[in-house]
Order: sequence, then C-alpha cells, then structure tokens
Amino acid sequence: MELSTVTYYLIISVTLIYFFSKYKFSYWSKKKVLYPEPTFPYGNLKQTLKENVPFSSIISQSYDKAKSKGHKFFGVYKFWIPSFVPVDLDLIKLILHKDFTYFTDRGVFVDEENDPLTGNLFNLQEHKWRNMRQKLTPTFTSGKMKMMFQTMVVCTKHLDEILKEYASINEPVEFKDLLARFTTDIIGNVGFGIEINSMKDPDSEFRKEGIKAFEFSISAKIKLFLIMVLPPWLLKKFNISFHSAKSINFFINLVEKTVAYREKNNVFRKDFIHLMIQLKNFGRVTDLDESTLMNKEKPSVEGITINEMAAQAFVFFLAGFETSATTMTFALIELGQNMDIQEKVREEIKRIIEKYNNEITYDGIMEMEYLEKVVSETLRKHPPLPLIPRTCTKDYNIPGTDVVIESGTTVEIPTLSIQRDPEYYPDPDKFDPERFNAENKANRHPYAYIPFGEGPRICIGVRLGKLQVKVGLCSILSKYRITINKKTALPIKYNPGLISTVKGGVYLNLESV
Ligand code: HEM
Repeated sequence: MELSTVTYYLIISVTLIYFFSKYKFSYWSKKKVLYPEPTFPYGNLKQTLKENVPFSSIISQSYDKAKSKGHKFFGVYKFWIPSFVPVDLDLIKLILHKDFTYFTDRGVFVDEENDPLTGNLFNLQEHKWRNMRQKLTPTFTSGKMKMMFQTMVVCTKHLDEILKEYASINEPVEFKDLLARFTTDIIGNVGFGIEINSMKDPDSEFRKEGIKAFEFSISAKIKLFLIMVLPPWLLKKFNISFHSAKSINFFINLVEKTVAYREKNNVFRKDFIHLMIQLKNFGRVTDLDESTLMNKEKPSVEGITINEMAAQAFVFFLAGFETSATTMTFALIELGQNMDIQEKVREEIKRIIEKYNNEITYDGIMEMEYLEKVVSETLRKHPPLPLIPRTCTKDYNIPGTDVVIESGTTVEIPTLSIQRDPEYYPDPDKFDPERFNAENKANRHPYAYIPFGEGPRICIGVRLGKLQVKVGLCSILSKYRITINKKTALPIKYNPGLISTVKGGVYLNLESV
C-alpha cells in the first residue's frame, strides 16, 4: 500500500471515530443527566491517561459539583462509553443491596478458555459468580481466619528481623514496598500454601507478578483501552487476554503442583489451598481434617477445577496483598503525623500483648478497640478502592425519576468522594479515629462508610484484610515509635489505578520503645 493510501485510510478512520464519539458524547445530555464535558477521544479519562491523575479525583470534582446543585447522580465517559455515578446514599443502597439483582456484575471481560485467571470471583458474572461465591464464603469465616492466624504471625517474624536491622543502623525504612512484600508473603502462604519470603528476597517471582499486576505502563493502558472498547467476541477472536501467558502458566502450575503434592502425600495445612482442595474433591468445605483429602466418596455438589482454583487463589493474592499493604502504609503515615493517636494505640497494643503472655494472639487483636477505630479511620480517609465497579444487568428505572440506567451501563460507586464528604465527616482531611465510636457510627448513614463495598458482592476478604493489617501494625507499633522522614513527600498523592497507592516512596524513621 502506498503512503498516500495509508494516510487516506487513517484520516477516514479518525474522522469516523471523531463523529462516532461526538454522537456517543450526547448520551447523558439526551437523558438530561449532569456530566462533566468530555474530550475527544478520552471522554473524561484525559487527565488520568495523560497526566496520571487518578480517575477517582476527576469523579470527586464532579461529585462535589453534582451535590452542590442538588443532583442525586451524574454521568461520565470513559472514552465514549457512558458510566453512571450515584451520589445519593439511599440510591447507592438500592444499587448495592436492595435492587442488587439489577447490578450483579462488574462488567469485566471474562474469557476462561484463553485466560483462566479471569474466571475469578471478582470478575465472574451472574450465576457463575453466585455459585462460586456460595462455595467460597465458608472459607472466610472467623473460624477459618483463626485457623490461618498463626501463619500471619510467623510472617511478622521476618518483618521484625528487617526492622531490627534498619533500627540498628539508624536508617529510615521505605515502608510501601516492605509492607507489600509482607502481605505478599502472608497471602502466598495462606492462599497458595507456599513459603515465598519476598521480604528476604525482593526479586522472588511472586513479588514480580504482584508488581506487574499493578503497573500502569503504556502497554497496560493500551490493553485496558482495548478491553474497554472492544466487544467480548472480538477480544476472544483476537485472543486479547488480560494476563500474559507467562503469568497464567506461573499461577496455574503453582496450584497444580501444590495440589498434586498434597494429595500424593496427604499433606494437611491450615490454608486456603486445603479448603479449595475440599471444594475440588467434594464441592464444599468441610470441617474435617486431612483424611477428607483422600476420601473417594462421590461429591454431592460439583467440585471446582484446577483452573478455577488457580483463578481464585490468584484473585485472593491480587485483591489481598496490595489493599492491605496500602492500608497499613496509610495508617503509618497518619500515625506519624498524629503522635498523640500513635501513643494511645501503642499503649493499647502493648497492654493487650502483655496480657496474652507477650504474644500477638487472635483473641488479643479482637480486644483492641482503639486499633479497630484507627484502622476504620484509615480506610475512611484512604479507601484502597476509591471507586467500586459494578454494571447494570437489566434496565433500571431510578425511583422517583424518569431516568433509566440501561442494561450494560457501567456504574462507579464513588467511595472516596463519599468518605471525604464534609456532610458525613466534618473536617474530612483530619485523621480522627473517634469518628468510629459507637455514638458517631450510630448517627451516620450506614452507606457513608463502604471501604469494603456492601450487599451480596461485598468484599469476601474483609476479615482477612483487617486481620493482616492489624497483625502488621501490632508488630511494628509495639516495638517502634515511627515518625515521617523528610524523604517522604507530604501531602501524599495517589497513583492512578483500581487500587490507591502512595505516589513515591514512604520513608519512616524508627525509634525503639
Ligand atoms: C483492607 C483490605 C481490603 C479492602 C479495603 C478491600 C476492598 C474491596 C472492595 C471495595 C471490593 C468490592 C466490593 C463491592 O463490589 O461491593 C472487594 C471485593 C473483593 N475482595 Fe477485597 N478488600 C480487601 C482485602 C481483601 C482480601 C484480603 C481478599 C482475599 C484474600 C479480598 C478479596 C476480594 C474478592 C475476591 C472480591 C470480589 C468479591 C465478589 O465480587 O464477590 N479482599 N474488596
């Protein structure tokens, strides 16, 4: 093809896309729904894609505008695709809970054939999701958390050793990466049943996979763009998958090998893999011990496959390590700026650890009321998922209006905007754990606090997430007073992406107590 022909087709294509986008950009105005002005071809994603401004910040600006004008919702565009954003808490309650049957999915592309890892609980749709959620729910009970608790405590030993080294040479610690490695080790251990020790070996394959998953690189942006704008049949046809073949093989092989080893040697460990082997062999989790692994009785319910197991272990890892690590990091940054709160929580932690023979115990952590408030306030001010993705699965008429959210429209629940709204949290930038005392909690709309989402699709790992955050904080704060090192840029800024992490390093000084 000659250059002039290529140029000709290029001009025609861009012109067509331009007029197509212009037409698409009239979607919200036709529905008489408020929206921020989109730009071609980004819609409202321009600052996110060009300047790395988190999309949640763009949403927050529109949230404030909509609220000041008395609107209960507004619309945005991701490229030319319309997305609905509810503002009113009663409407959010309808979407997440009461009228959940209209909003069961997340609208994430699932292609179990080419990319088995996409078949995980976070992505799965409709009956497949319901079926898997039902099977997995018993693996996250408080009894099961108690069973896995000791593994978490073992991981704190490695954290202790590293902190001791830094304290002995009086060097600040970069906590963001260290805590991501700490939670990688915990989830690797309880989720995949293997010792990763990425705290000692930052270059471990597991840690590399974790870093890769949250990179906002150019190629990740292009992949995201294609997955957002192309119809699922086209993505399947061109075999465009979310995860690289290398990642898919890595996780599936890991699970395959672990399962084969355990079944051959009848190994019983207190972790998710054990519970999922039960799901594979019996279709349900039992409270029985190792003998159940070898039991040849026919399952009463259909069991899960190795690929399904790998997809779930994979999402526990992804959803579990960065969310909890980022929560701990934010908690330490806030405590480093609010020394009175830090001293108060340390006093409680030390008192209760002492009560339990100088050990961090499950029961002890459950007794730490002030620590619970500190973690809640951290998740209020810095929700790891600033936007919760959902999709409308059948046309929904918003009660009291003539606006219909059409089936297929994505919905963004603006958690960060709600949790920084001065109507619900006066002086919202202030870090104040007392917002979570019984009286203040009772006086607030329950949907003004949704760091784990709500309704049937609420985070399945709430208990595990909070537990590992608390174990980590107990371990650090019981031994060290932490202050902010000048290498940490304040006020902190967030990286863009599904999960909010701090931009740049988080350096903190340690002083033994
Ligand atoms: C501080 C820690 C955590 C936070 C803030 C968090 C937050 C969230 C949020 C906001 C959602 C979406 C809920 C909704 O749509 O209503 C979610 C879903 C999910 N989370 Fe978490 N999470 C955390 C830890 C964990 C851990 C430790 C695991 C697993 C090991 C986990 C596994 C999941 C899964 C599998 C889903 C999808 C649930 C479904 O669609 O049925 N999360 N999480």
